Amino acid sequence: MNYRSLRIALLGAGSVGAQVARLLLEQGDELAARSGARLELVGIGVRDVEAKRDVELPRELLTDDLATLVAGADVVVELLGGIEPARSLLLDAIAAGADVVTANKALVAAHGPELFEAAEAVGAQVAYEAAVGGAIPIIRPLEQSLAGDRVLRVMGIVNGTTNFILDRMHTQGATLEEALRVATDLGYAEADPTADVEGFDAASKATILASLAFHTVVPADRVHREGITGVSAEMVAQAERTGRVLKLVAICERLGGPAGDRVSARVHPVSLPATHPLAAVHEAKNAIFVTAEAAGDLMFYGAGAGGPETASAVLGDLVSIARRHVLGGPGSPPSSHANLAVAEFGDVLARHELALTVADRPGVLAAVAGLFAEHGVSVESVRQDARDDEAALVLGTHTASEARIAAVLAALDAHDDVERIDSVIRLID
Ligand SMILES: NC(=O)c1ccc[n+]([C@@H]2O[C@H](COP(=O)([O-])OP(=O)(O)OC[C@H]3O[C@@H](n4cnc5c(N)ncnc54)[C@H](O)[C@@H]3O)[C@@H](O)[C@H]2O)c1
Ligand SMILES: N[C@@H](CCO)C(=O)O
Ligand code: NA
Repeated sequence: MNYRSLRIALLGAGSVGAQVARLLLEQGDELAARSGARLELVGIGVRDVEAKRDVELPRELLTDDLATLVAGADVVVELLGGIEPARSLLLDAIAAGADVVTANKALVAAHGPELFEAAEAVGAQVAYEAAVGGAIPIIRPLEQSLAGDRVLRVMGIVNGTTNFILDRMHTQGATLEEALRVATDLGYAEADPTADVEGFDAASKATILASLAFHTVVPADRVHREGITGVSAEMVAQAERTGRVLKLVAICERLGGPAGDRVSARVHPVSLPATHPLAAVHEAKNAIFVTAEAAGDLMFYGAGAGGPETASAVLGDLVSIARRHVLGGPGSPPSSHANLAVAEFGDVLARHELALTVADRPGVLAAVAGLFAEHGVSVESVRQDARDDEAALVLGTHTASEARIAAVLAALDAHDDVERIDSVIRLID
């Protein structure tokens, strides 16, 4: 069959890029039949054309002149990572009328509106299914399938590397460093794994999810972010003693308020009951719950990271772009018509569990409980273990605002009988 041809320029031949190249070359006929256009890989932009690679790629396709490669393409697939030169290359591609596909959540989170506006101006498409949840279809469901519903909440595990690390800390007693090394070898971690362990990657994904779910631009710097570097072996053991599991989650929700709805997006570790569905998400898998007004609860689960897995989402975007080329019609930049206010983190409500080491003297428990009462935080449970002249206290709170909890923590920190705050973790039922 004679298909029209689309010139595909691929930027980057790392974990994901090499797999995209392999699939385009191996499955050309099938992809053409599915999309109605031949996806012709015209070049692969790399740093060093002579470098040794795990996946063998045709030498004649490799080039280190990314700008020239972009200039001659109908579709540019960006799998370099980082902000520059990815941003400029994609803006150049769009300005020249090309559609673009990217897996780069850091870029979409920081410069999405700029890319979408540029694309809208020329009727081009920006597709980024791989940027959140790797292989899991989540961007298109939020953008299209749920376009007729009102999303209330999106919560999930969106970083494979940190899930892999926490899972190994629980199941194998591994340290963060050991587990990170394995995750990096498996191609899950970012080029700079600080992006994973400090929660930046999950925060970028939370920005994207919240923006799509609530039709609102949620700036990346308004996402509260805590990574997993503060999660100790003792916190893991403590969670296990009470039948719980620690996970890093992203939570995006619609909050009410006197001046109308607001949105909140945040990333932090939580403690979940071992029976919670997210507790069963192991290794580098991701899972995202979406709660919408009419649809109720939906759950999306699958491979959140990995070269071939992520390449699947990139190829899906390519096929959908090719179909539009065949059928015609405008691109569809995400909507930001609702433009809701972003809530202050202090207004967010959560239950907390605090582990403290206090002096083992009469009246200390009452004094500590008094600090919670003073700041309007109600204590739900208290456990105490004596150790020599110290006592270990674990206090669970009822739901309270983050601002009140922060005030309690400051007061505990300043109190003479509190030796130290060993850990603070938010609880999910
Ligand atoms: N690995 C995953 O599981 C995964 C999953 C989802 C999304 N992503 C995203 O996909 C993108 C690529 O990730 P990856 O894991 O393949 O990364 P990677 O580090 O394995 O590959 C990136 C490649 O791009 C090359 N590169 C970077 N800057 C370049 C430049 N200026 N010129 C030429 N080459 C350049 C690097 O040399 C490297 O080979 C990132 O945005 C990442 O966040 C990765
Ligand atoms: N480093 C990311 C890749 C997938 O986006 C992760 O571990 O989830
Ligand atoms: Na995805």
